[in-house]
Amino acid sequence: MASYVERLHQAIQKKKTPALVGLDPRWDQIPAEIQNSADASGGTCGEIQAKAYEEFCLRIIDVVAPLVPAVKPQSAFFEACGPAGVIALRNVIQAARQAGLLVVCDAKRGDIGSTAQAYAAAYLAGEDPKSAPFGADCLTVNPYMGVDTLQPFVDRAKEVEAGLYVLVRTSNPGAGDFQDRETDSTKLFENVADRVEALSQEMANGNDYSSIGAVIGATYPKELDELRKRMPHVPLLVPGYGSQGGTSADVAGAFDQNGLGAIVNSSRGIIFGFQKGKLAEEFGEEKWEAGVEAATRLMIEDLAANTPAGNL
Ligand SMILES: O=C(O)c1cc(=O)[nH]c(=O)n1[C@@H]1O[C@H](COP(=O)(O)O)[C@@H](O)[C@H]1O
Repeated sequence: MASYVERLHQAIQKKKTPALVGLDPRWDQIPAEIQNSADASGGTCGEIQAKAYEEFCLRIIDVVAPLVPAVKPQSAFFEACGPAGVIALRNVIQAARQAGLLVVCDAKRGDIGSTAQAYAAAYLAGEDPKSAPFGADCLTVNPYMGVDTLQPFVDRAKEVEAGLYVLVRTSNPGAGDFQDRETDSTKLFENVADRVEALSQEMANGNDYSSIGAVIGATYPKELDELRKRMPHVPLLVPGYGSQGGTSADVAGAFDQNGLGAIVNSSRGIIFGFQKGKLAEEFGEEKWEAGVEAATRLMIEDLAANTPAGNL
């Protein structure tokens, strides 16, 4: 059985890109064709939206599966549809895995140990998608309740060869409110980084990287460069590229010289790329799938041209 990070790096090397497509469906932006067919099938508002989100995401998966190593469904949009949305999320995860993609489920979980254990069992399946109800390869987790709350996720990740991305330095404008607080000249997020590195190093067992990763926003390139050095065994998930303003130059410091060690997420910029600028003119809603493909290829080319991902 291969570990999450081994499977991830194999997939990155096969697809020759660290681009990660975020599946963040939003009703107002879903193509009318999909909205209408979901509407026609009836049901509650949540059921109709869930149906549309599932179809939209499955069609995106068909487009991006040959191009990228992984997708990141954002649980919040599915949860907002109620129970039908939760089933749609499960279906999207399973479809992505069947299409050969690795799946990072973005649910940012974290709680006292015994509760965290239940979250870990719900999401983390590792190599066998059937070994957990949601069946993801990997989960985003929030460590700010304390290291003990991470342990059940780490234990589960070890048991089923799954992965974690622990929030260290997030991409939002208010990231510094708490994360930048200093004690003994160490910022809170640096403290968290050190704890994540320690967990990761232990799990790496002599290998370059372990399956315990960290989230660092592309919107803080200086911190990203510093954290890459501070957490040498930690694979990174870098959100904030594209719609939040992060560029390929900003994320260049996330990689090792072989172009490994990080994946870069773009959600709106890819899945709704057909609604903006040149892609809107060239593709528009009528050819939205071709627009999604073009947006994905542009990101792949940008990362290859301006970061060590070009060495893949
Ligand atoms: O864990 C994440 O993925 C995440 C962490 C973070 O610090 N910032 C961040 O934007 N994200 C997620 O990454 C995605 C970014 O979406 P776009 O801004 O549309 O590319 C959303 O699903 C966010 O919830």
